[in-house]
Amino acid sequence: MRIDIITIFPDYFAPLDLSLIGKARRSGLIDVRLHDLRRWTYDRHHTVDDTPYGGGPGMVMKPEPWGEALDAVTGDADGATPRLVLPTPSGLPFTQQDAVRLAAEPWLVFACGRYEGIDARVAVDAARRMPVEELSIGDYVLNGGEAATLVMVEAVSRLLPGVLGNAESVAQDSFAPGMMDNLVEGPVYTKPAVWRGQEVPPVLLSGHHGAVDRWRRDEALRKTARNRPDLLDRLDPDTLDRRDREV
Ligand SMILES: N#Cc1c(-c2ccc3ccn(Cc4ccccn4)c3c2)n[nH]c1N
Repeated sequence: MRIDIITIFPDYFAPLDLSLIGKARRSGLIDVRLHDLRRWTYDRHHTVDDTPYGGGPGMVMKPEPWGEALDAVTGDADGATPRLVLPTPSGLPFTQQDAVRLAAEPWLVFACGRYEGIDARVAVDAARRMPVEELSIGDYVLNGGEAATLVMVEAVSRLLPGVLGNAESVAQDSFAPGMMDNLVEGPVYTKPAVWRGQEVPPVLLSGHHGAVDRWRRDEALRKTARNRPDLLDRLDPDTLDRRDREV
C-alpha cells in the first residue's frame, strides 16, 4: 500500500518510523511518503492560511497550495487514482469497519488540515478526480488532522498482511468484525502467576481450553456491559446463550 500524507508538520509523523509500521516501511510492505504543504507556496513567508470569508475567529487554509499539492502528489502514478481521506471534526465517524475497508485500498492520501480547516472548495475540486471522504476519529476537538491521520494510518496499516507478526491478534481484536460478537476484549495476563499479591485467574492456568474460552467470553461480556453497553444492543439475541444473559 502507498500512503501519502500532506501536512505543514511532517515531523509529526516520526512515529511512523518506529515499531511494526516502521519495520513494514523498511521491508517495503507500506510506502509512506510525507509532503510539506509549504512546498507549494511561493511567497516569502510560505503562507498557507488566510482570514475566513464571512468573518469569524481563526484562519482558514488557502485552497491554492492544497490544489497544487494534490495535483502533484496524485498526478505522478501512471494514471492510478488514490482515495483522499480528509480528517475533520465534522467527518463521518472512523470505525474498525472503515479501517478494514481502507486497508483494501492500494493508495491512500491523507490531507492534514490546521487552523479552522481547509477551504471547502479543495474537497470539491479533488472529488472531480478521485474518491474523497471526510472522517473523524472521535467527538473531541484536536488542533489539526495530523493526530487523526496517525491514528487512521496505524489502524489501517496493522491490518495489512505481514505487518503484525501474529495474524491471530488481528482477528481477536476488539471491534474486529464478527469476532467475539463485537464485544470489547476482557483482561489479559502474563507471568508471573502472582504479582503484588494478585493471582492470575486460575482458569487461565488450568489448560482447559473450553473453560478458558468461556471465561474470556464472560469477561468480554462483563467489560462490554460496563464500558460499552451500546455495543450490547448490536448483539444478535440468538448468539447470546442462557449463561451469557446471566453475566
Ligand atoms: N479527524 C479529526 C478531528 C479533528 C480535526 C481534524 C482536522 C483538523 C483541521 C483543523 N482542525 C482544528 C479545528 C478545530 C475546530 C474546528 C475545526 N477544525 C482539525 C481538527 N478534531 N477532532 C477530530 N476527531
